Amino acid sequence: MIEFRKVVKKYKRNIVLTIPSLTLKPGAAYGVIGPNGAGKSTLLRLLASIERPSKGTIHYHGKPYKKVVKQVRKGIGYIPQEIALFEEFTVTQQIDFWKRISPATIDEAFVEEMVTTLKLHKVMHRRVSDLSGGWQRKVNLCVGMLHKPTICLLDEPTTGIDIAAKEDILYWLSTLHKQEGMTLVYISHDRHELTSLSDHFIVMHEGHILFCGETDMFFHQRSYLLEGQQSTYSSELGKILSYI
Ligand SMILES: Nc1ncnc2c1ncn2[C@@H]1O[C@H](COP(=O)(O)OP(=O)(O)OP(=O)(O)O)[C@@H](O)[C@H]1O
Repeated sequence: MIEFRKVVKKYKRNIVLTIPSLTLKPGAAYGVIGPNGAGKSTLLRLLASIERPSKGTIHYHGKPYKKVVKQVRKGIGYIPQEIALFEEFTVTQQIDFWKRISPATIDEAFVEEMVTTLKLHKVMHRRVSDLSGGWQRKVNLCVGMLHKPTICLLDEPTTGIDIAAKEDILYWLSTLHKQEGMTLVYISHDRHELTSLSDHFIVMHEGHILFCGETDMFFHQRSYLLEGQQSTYSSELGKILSYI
């Protein structure tokens, strides 16, 4: 379980995120939605412990992140939006490198299943720089999950890729969630992806969480959120809420 307690994130003097309280339940799949600049990626970077709150604390199974950094790094996988790979390495070299520096013992059967499900066998001997964006995204996902995390944070994992690659990624994430009970927190702007994978939504706007709860509850409360939208929120958010 992860808990935010009175968290504020500032860049210089600008407050970009204010989260008085937030609890992420183990085994849930959270789709994070909101307009550009709402704070979605910042939320994921804080969860991944890549960045620290300016105020407040984040707790991992009841303990502050800074006291359990190793457990956090072992338990959490973070797949950034940017491709974070060595371009000159082949896919095999890439995977071997990240396995060697992994903070956790590698479960080879898990890695093999991931490589197979993502169909990476087809490109194992090719250099990353020679792969299309879709393949690079799959490899990016694979290296971020090599240590078999229990919580996976994904920043727009399927943006800009073709339908076949997207379906492979969704199938893999859905398998992990349903069969292994992996907690997912992922940012997406894709309705199909959000409705097929999420059992919870986090709705963000201007650095605040407007809603965090089960998807059924979201659809039940959407009209109230939309009423609020007319008076206070931007129309951009209104469009996003109606689109899901
Ligand atoms: N490193 C940084 N330094 C300064 N400001 C930042 C930094 N990172 C993010 N911000 C600001 O924080 C706010 C939230 O940004 P963030 O990237 O988290 O939003 P987002 O919801 O993920 O947006 P998008 O959908 O466009 O990716 C924005 O105003 C952004 O300009």
